[in-house]
Amino acid sequence: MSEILKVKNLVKTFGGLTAVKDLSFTVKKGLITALIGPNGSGKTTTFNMISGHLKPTSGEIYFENTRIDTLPPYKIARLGVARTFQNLEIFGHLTVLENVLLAVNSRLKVFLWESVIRSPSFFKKEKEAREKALEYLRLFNLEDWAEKPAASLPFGLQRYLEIARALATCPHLLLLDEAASGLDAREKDLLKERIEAFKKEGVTILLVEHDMNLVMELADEVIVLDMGRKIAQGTPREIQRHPEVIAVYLGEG
Ligand SMILES: Nc1ncnc2c1ncn2[C@@H]1O[C@H](COP(=O)(O)OP(=O)(O)OP(=O)(O)O)[C@@H](O)[C@H]1O
Repeated sequence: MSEILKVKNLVKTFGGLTAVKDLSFTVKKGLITALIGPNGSGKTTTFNMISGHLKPTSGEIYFENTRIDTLPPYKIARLGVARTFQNLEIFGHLTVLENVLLAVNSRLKVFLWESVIRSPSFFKKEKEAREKALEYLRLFNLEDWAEKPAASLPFGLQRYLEIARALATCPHLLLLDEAASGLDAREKDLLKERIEAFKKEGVTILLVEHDMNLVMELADEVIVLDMGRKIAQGTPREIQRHPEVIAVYLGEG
């Protein structure tokens, strides 16, 4: 199975603190990989380096064989990497639909001059984009909220909106940072169902997750970090039996 993401000897220091220590791993195309570990083990820092929001102190990251650790976030996004954030980053003052339209438009390449002169191609693209955006909202039962400000959505639905927006860029790799955090049991069920559906459609998923039930049910592969180091990588069953992983999680409790 081919690799879509390769992380090589990644290091990130913040002043005197080394948050990520010589981290290497690969993510296989078409699978769901989970990055787990106790609080402060370096998961979000690793995500931020993959999406370009943080520059590594050293090491290399390759996405579909292109080196990306030197690129800014928008170029990495353009290559096909989309992400969500632990602390949601939606545009609260825009409507729910507009949030997703932004992502769709960036893909359909609606040019400014087209919207200024209101050319026939603009109206055609606008209609197409609206229909597409509504399709993404329907995935999470958000269509009735389309014209409401995103900030007015209940928390769980804001999480869904962020995922719908990420998906609207048609990513090859989707990074989900604690997507289940703050969701109730029913919301988690829909999230799980959707993630499984994205996988079937060929999207590779890398998720940071604290909900171990979700990780064990969804993930094909699990990577475990502790204090910035990778201590294990394997199937959920292998990880559950791994002595170092057991020691870390027992120590946490
Ligand atoms: N911008 C920053 N400046 C200084 N230290 C940071 C910064 N970002 C993260 N850290 C530190 O780096 C370490 C790893 O943090 P990180 O957020 O990556 O961990 P995490 O595994 O995602 O934790 P959590 O599960 O709590 O979200 C922590 O000690 C954190 O305090």
